[in-house]
Amino acid sequence: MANSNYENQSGGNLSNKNSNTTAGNVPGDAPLRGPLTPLSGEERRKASSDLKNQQQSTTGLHHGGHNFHEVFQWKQGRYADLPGAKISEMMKSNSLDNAPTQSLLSVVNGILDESLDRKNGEIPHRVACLLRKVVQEIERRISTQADHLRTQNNLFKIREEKYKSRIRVLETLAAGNGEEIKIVTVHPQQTKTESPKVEENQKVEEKVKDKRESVKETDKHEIHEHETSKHEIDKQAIKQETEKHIREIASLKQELEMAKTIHEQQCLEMQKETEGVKAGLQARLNELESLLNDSNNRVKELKTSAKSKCQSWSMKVNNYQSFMDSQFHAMRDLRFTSDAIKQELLKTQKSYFEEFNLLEVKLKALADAAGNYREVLNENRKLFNEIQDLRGNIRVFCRVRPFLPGQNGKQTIVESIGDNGQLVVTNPAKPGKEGQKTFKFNKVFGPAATQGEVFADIQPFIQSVVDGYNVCIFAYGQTGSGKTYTMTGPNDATEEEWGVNFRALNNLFKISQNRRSTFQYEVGVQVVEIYNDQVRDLLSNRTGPAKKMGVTSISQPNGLAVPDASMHPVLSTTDVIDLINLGFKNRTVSATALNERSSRSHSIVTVHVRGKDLKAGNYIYGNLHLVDLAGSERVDRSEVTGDRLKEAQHINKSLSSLGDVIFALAQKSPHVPYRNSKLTQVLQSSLGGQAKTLMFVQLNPDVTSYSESLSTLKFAERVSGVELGAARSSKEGKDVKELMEQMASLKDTIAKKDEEIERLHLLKDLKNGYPGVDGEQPRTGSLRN
Ligand SMILES: Nc1ncnc2c1ncn2[C@@H]1O[C@H](COP(=O)(O)OP(=O)(O)OP(=O)(O)O)[C@@H](O)[C@H]1O
Repeated sequence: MANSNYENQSGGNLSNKNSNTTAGNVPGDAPLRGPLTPLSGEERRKASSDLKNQQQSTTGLHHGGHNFHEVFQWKQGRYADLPGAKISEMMKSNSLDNAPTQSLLSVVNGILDESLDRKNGEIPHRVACLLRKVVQEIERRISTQADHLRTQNNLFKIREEKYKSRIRVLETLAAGNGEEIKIVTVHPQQTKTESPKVEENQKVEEKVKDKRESVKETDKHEIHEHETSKHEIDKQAIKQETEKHIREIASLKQELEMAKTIHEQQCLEMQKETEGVKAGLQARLNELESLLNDSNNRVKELKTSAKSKCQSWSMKVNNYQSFMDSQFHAMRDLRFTSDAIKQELLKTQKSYFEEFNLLEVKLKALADAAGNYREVLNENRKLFNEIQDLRGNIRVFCRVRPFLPGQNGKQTIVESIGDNGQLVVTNPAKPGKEGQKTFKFNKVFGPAATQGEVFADIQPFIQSVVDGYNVCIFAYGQTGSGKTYTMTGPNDATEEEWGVNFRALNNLFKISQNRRSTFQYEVGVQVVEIYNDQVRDLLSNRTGPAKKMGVTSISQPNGLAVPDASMHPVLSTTDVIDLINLGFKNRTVSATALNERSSRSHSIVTVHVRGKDLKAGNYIYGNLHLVDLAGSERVDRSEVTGDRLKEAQHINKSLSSLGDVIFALAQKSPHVPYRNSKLTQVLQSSLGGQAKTLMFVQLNPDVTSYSESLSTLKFAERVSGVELGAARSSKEGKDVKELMEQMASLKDTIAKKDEEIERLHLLKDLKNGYPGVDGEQPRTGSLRN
C-alpha cells in the first residue's frame, strides 16, 4: 500500500536514463523530441500510450517495463527481511536502469517507512546499500533530466542551424521552390498547434498531481489513525520527513517548471527567430521576384532582339541565296566558256601538230643545209672577198674627234655628216654656203661614235687576214686628231675603250677559235717604229739604243718585211695587250706646240697569221699591219726647230711617199714607188696587189685647225679616189662612172690572175728550194716550228 502511494507521488515525472540517449526507443518513456518538431501519427500514438501507462502505473497496473517493475515490488514482507539474492538482483544496474522512477521512489519510501517503524531505527546494511543505490539512481536521473534540458537547448541550436542551412538551400533554389517555402512557413504553425497540446499535458499532469496529493493525504490520515496510539512521537518525525520529501518534490517541480518556462521562452525565441527568418525569406522572396521580373524583362528584350536578328538573318539568307543563284549562273557561263576554250585548245593543238610536222620538214631541210654549211661558209668567204675587191682595195674612213674636256664652247668646222659617207666642212673665214666644202668617203664617224661602232665596220678586214689576205689599217691626220686613240685607245684603256689593235687581235683569236675544227692557227706579233726613216724593234730585249734594222723588199704574201725584228707568238688578247703596251712604252714621243705627247714616229704592229687547213693539210698566210702614223701637221705650225724639225721633215717625207704609193696604186701605175721611204717599204706587202688597205682619216674639229684639216681631207679624198666636184650630169656621169668601174674591175681581175700565176710560180720555186712551204717548215720568224 505504502509502496503504491510513493509510486503515485513520483510516477512518470522523471524519464529514465535510456530515454535521454535514444529518444523514443525505451519502453515506458515518450521519445525525446524538440518542442517545434511536428509529431508523426505513429509518434503521437506512442506518446499517448506512454501517458496511459504512466497513469496505469499510478493505479498499480503493469506497464511496458513489467519485469523491472516487478523486481521492485515487494509486498510479502519488510525490506529488512529481503533475501540477499533479491537485493542483489535489485541492485543490478540493468534492473535499476530499467525500473520506473515511481518504483524507485516507492522503494525509498518503503525503506524509510520501515526504518521509522523500527524502534531503534536501524536499517540493515544490505538494505542501506540498496537505498543508496536507488537514491543514486534517482539523483542520476535528475541530473540526466538537467542534461536532457541542456541537450534540448543544444538541439534547438542545431535546429536553428538547420533552418539557416534550409534558408541557404532556399536561396540557391532562387527559382522559387514553393514547396520549400511552404515547409518553412508551415513549421511554426505546427509548433503553434502543438503548444496547446503541451499545455493540455501539463494540466493533466497537474490533475494527477492533485489526485496524488489527495490520495497521499488520505493515506497519511489512515496511517495516522492507525498508528496514533503507538507512534505519536515518531509520527511527527515522519511527518517532518515526509514534508522534507514533499519539499524536495516541490523543488523538483519548481525545477521542472523552470525548465518548462525556459522551454517556452526558447519556443518563443524560436518563434521569433522563425518569424525573422520568415521575414528574411519574404525579403529574399521579394528580391527573387524582382529578379524574376528583371529576368522576364530581359527575356522579353532578348526575344525582341532575337526577332530582329532573325529578320536580318532571313534577309541575309535571301541575299546569300540570290548571290548563290548569280554564282550558279556565272559557273554555268564559265562552264560554257571552258568548253569553248577546250574546243579552241583542241583546234590549236591540231594546228600545232600540223605546224610541228611542217617544222620537222623544215628542220630536216635545215639539217641538210647545215650539212652544206662548210661549203656555204667557203662560198660566203669568197663572196665577201669579191665584194671587197669590187668596192676597191683602198677604203677610207673619216673619224671626227670630239672636243676634249675643257674645250667646250669651241667652234667646229664640221657642218654635217651624212650616212652615205658625206662630210661637209665650213671655212670659218667664209661663213655660209660659199665657205662649205663637201667630201665623200666610204664612211664618216662623228664625234659621238664609239670604239665598238668603229671596229664593227672594219671587222671584215680582220676576217680577210684569217682567210690569207694581207691587210693594212693606218691612221692618218694631224697631231692630236685622235690617231692613237683610234688605233690603240687611251692610256690604261678599259675593254670598252680598246682601239683597233686590241679589238682586231681579240677578234682574230675568236675567229681562229670558231674555226678550230677546220683550221689550226698560229699568231705572231712584231712591233716596230720608223723614226727619222729608221726602223726600230720596239719589243727588242736589248738595252741601250735600238738596233737599226734593214727592210727586205719582198713581194710574196708570207714574207717578212723586217726579218730582224723580234717575233712574239701570242695565244690570247692578254698577251697582245702586254706586248703592245710594252712596245708603245718604247715609242719615241715628245711635246709639240700642238700635242703635249706627240708621236714623233710611225708605229707599226704587224700580226702574222699562219693557218693550217686540217682537211687539206696546206697552209694559208695573212699579215695585218696596224699603223699609227706620226702627225701630218705642217712644220711651221708645229713651231719646231733642230731635232724636232728634222723629225717633222722625215715624217712629212714618209707621209708624202705613202701618198705617192697610194696614188700610184689607185692609178694602176706600172711603177709604184715603194722604195721612197722605209714606211712604204715595210708596208709594201699590204699596199696594193691582193692586199686590202684601210685608211682612217682623223679630223680635229676645232676651227683653229681648219687649214690642216682641209689639207688632210683633200689628201684622203685623193686616196679614196673619189672625186666629188661640182654637180655633174647625173645620167651621163653615172654611165661613164659605171663603165670606168667595170673597166677597173676587169683590169683588177686580170692583175689578180697575173699575181696568182706569179705566186704559184714562186711557190713552186720555193717548194723546190725551201721545204717549209709544203706545211712542214714555214718561213715566218718565231712561227717557224
Ligand atoms: N674619239 C675620241 N674620243 C675621245 N677622246 C679622243 C678621241 N680621239 C682623240 N681623243 C683624245 O684626244 C687627244 C689626242 O689624241 P691622240 O693622242 O690619239 O692624237 P694623235 O693623233 O695620236 O696625236 P699624235 O700624232 O701627236 O700622236 C687624246 O687625249 C685622246 O684621248
